[in-house]
Amino acid sequence: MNADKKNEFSVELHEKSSVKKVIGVVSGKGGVGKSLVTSLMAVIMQRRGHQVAILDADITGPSIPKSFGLKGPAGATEEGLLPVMSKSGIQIMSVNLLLSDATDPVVWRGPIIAGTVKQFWSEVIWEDVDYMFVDLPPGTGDVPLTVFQSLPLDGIVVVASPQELVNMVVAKAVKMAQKMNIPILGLVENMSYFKCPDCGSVHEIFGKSNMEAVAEQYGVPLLEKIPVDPIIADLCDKGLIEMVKENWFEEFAKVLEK
Ligand SMILES: Nc1ncnc2c1ncn2[C@@H]1O[C@H](COP(=O)(O)OP(=O)(O)OP(=O)(O)O)[C@@H](O)[C@H]1O
Repeated sequence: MNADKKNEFSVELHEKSSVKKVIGVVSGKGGVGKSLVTSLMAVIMQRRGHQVAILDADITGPSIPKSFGLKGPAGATEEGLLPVMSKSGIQIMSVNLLLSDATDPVVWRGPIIAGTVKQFWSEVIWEDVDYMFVDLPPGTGDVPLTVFQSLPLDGIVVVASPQELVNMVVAKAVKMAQKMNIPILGLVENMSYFKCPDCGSVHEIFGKSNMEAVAEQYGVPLLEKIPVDPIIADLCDKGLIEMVKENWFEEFAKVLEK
């Protein structure tokens, strides 16, 4: 861990792990596609030849294993937990890979949940990871705060949908990140529009986007606008997100590589 990112809450990475860059993915509320964005970013970095990992810090609503079609249990050695490998080789750790039944609810209190996220950092053996994406729970509660304080985040990406009060969501994320000295790498608008597969016309079904204006207001780039696409929903449902045809976040990938 970089010395400059350490603070009194920092937890050490497992001694056998190596993680070069850590990017958090946050949203103001649930269901806006934060896990989808996390998955798509991991997929593009993997396609570009990097070693990639996803730490699913959304302990009570984990959806990463499902979109990659992964089931537990994750392996373990005496030294630590082993992430589960996706079909294309992305290392993934999620509470759903540790439960004996993925439909079991996680009925834990905040400190236990926050402790689990820390363990995913310190007790999982992450092998030679170039880019780790952390799927945070929505909002600015206990667990996002733990991740912000305990993990050496290089930056965060904020995901919102057009029907949200985007300005407020982004303002909260920007202020939280500023308090913690973590750069905001950019904004993503998910469910931005629907493109008719027959005639190609574009419909902003959740209302007109003001994401460009918000991005400009806060001086952060708008990384991508992702449409509502039944194919995306289907791929997530079937655990085949790695088969997504489009190279979403390719331009962002190039920026990250620099
Ligand atoms: N652009 C999209 N087109 C079609 N379906 C989408 C799109 N984005 C997300 N979905 C679907 O919406 C559901 C919620 O997405 P996702 O799990 O990524 O949201 P989330 O913000 O991570 O939610 P939570 O934080 O509550 O877990 C999923 O079933 C996903 O497949």
